[in-house]
Amino acid sequence: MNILSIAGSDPSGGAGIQADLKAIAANGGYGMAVITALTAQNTRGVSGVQAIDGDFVTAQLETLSADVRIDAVKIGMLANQEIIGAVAAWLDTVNAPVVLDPVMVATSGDALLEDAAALHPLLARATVITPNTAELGALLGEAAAQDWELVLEQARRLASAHDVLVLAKGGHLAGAQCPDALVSAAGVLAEFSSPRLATKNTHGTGCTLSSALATRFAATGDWATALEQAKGYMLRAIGAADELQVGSGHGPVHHFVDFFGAADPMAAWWEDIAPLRAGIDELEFIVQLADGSLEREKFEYYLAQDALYLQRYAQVLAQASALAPELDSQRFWAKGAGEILEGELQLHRSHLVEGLANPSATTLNYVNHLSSCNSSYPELIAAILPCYWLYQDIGKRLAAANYEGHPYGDWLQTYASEEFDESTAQAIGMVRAAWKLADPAQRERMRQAFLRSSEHELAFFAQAHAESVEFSTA
Ligand SMILES: Nc1ncnc2c1ncn2[C@@H]1O[C@H](COP(=O)(O)OP(=O)(O)O)[C@@H](O)[C@H]1O
Ligand SMILES: Cc1ncc(COP(=O)(O)O)c(N)n1
Repeated sequence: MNILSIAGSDPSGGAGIQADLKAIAANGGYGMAVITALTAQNTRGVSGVQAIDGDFVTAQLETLSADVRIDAVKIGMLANQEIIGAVAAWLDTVNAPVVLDPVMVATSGDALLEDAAALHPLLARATVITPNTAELGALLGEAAAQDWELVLEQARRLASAHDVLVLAKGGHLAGAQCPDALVSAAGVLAEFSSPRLATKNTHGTGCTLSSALATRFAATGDWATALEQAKGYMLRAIGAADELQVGSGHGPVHHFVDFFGAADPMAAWWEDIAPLRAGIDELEFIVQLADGSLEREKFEYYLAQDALYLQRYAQVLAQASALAPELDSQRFWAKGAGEILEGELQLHRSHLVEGLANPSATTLNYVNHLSSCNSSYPELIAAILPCYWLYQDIGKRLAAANYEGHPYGDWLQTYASEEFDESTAQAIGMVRAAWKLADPAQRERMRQAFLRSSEHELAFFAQAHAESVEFSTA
């Protein structure tokens, strides 16, 4: 998909043409650029603007469109009326969806357009306009809205006045959420919200979002889908912004987060628990379970504790579903809870004389640890993860140890399930996604929750033999 950005240059690379080309590429498009203005700019502000002659903007546009198919256009900084006129006239000659980001001021507060009203002739030629709250107010000749209801109301009026779609953006409002909504004259068509991330590095967010939106629309042909994808990308790029060290003011977002973001934290966590994993493998209980020499009584003790554990674990998964920020994760954790209540516990009961046991101190310690994390979604799912991941890992070796006539053969069999592999991969993915959005203190709490649960897993497997275990992960 060939995506054209018509915008100004930001030498610091975080906004304008430079941001657009990065965002287009990161979203799978082929980026092209017609420059409307040079700015002298860094992360602290804009110290000069030199607009390109309108005629030369036209020359760039016509030369390009004479040769290249253009699948979508994104428009950013236009600087003055002459350039707006040149772009408007050229748009009449092309047939491509147009995302217009009505850039008026930089994040630093510097003016990038002489007069808001000058944009009016261009509005009806756009397919989607993406004003922030200040720009939305300015386009209507009103004050910037301070609450989301008024933003939506203003967006609807702007959409109606110019017969376009308006992407209303709540990034500048107060509150824990950053909602964005696609609004037509008839009202809200789609709305996506994300958590507000604590970072000052938001230089170029508007340029980046509008470029991602144009690119995703060219690929999908659907504005709501394009917005959902662009918003997800935006959140990841803002989430990784602090990994970059560019300038001392408002730094850029990490456009290539999906390609060159920090090393996978999940791999590091897995390494952190290497001693615990080795410890589990060496437990008498696991060794005997694998070779079949495990006493029936010890197996039943383990099963009884596991059943008691799983009842509480299902409640913890249901709680994770209740806390989860969006539909996919809500569904995933609720499904996990349901499967335990219907399937796993059934299997335990078939091996057990029911109602025999009370939870041991080891079992209680583990479930209490899980419960202690249950007011924070990221920490709770980090605490939940070892039960998936360690079981899947040990399960592979246990299933491989199975043989004809193994006394615990049907039990070992249950470990060799592709569905469980898939669920484990999904659980890891959900924890990774939550980690990306967490601040450093929360990330450390997540890691600790994961480590503690891994220790409880070791103690849990050890308890039937009352083996003493030493914890060594920091
Ligand atoms: N701190 C933040 N955390 C998460 N998303 C943000 C944050 N700041 C801006 N965004 C998102 O970045 C996008 C650009 O929005 P906004 O900042 O309102 O526009 P502009 O850059 O044009 O002023 C929106 O999707 C907005 O929700
Ligand atoms: C050349 C240029 N174009 C646009 C912006 C707006 O930046 P933001 O996306 O932060 O509003 C900018 N600072 N510089």
